[in-house]
Amino acid sequence: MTNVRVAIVYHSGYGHTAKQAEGVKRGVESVEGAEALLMDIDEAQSRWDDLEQVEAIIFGSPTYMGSVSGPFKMFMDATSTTVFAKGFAWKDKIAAGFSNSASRSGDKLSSLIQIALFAAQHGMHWVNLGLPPANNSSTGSQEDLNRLGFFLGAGAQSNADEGPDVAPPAADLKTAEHLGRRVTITTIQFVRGRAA
Ligand SMILES: Cc1cc2nc3c(=O)[nH]c(=O)nc-3n(C[C@H](O)[C@H](O)[C@H](O)COP(=O)(O)O)c2cc1C
Repeated sequence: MTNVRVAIVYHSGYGHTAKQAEGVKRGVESVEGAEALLMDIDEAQSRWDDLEQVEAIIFGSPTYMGSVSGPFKMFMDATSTTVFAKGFAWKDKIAAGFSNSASRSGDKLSSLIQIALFAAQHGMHWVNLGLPPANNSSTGSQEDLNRLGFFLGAGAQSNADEGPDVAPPAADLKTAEHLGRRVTITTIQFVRGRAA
């Protein structure tokens, strides 16, 4: 059986969301029979053919001013002529999303909703995070997976005065890994089901 291919397409202005994307990649690669294609939005816009071949795409953007970043939106808009107008080329691929910002909320949910809607416009099937919200009780901690309590996708938080060498913290990188793994397992089930 051929490998399932999962692309991770992200923007990162200062390197923090790139760390989250690398976490997602580790999660994809933790599943036997899966291959990860990690690319930033600049590279992605020179690899439309590769993106047409993958079974799943996981999109990631930092949250800037309560929204996906400007460069990520440029990428989204570029898909209108390169993917959408080319005959709904991403229809029935699996999709998921992640976002990173300085504040614990930081309005990352807005970015995740934007990405989910973008995936829906392409006829893709959205996979959520699939983790209970954590760090919300007297026994919870900052070390918990999904410490930021997102459902729609993976959230990460990077202190504004820390570089990507230390931020986002390990719990958020593990949460990103979880998303990559979950999407990949779902994709394998989906592809095998379609073949049956
Ligand atoms: C233009 C701009 C707008 C930002 N807006 C937000 C915001 O709305 N919420 C937030 O929590 N952080 C905000 N931040 C902080 C970034 O989300 C944070 O620094 C993040 O780690 C940057 O990720 P990156 O290094 O991948 O670009 C903003 C940063 C910039 C540069």
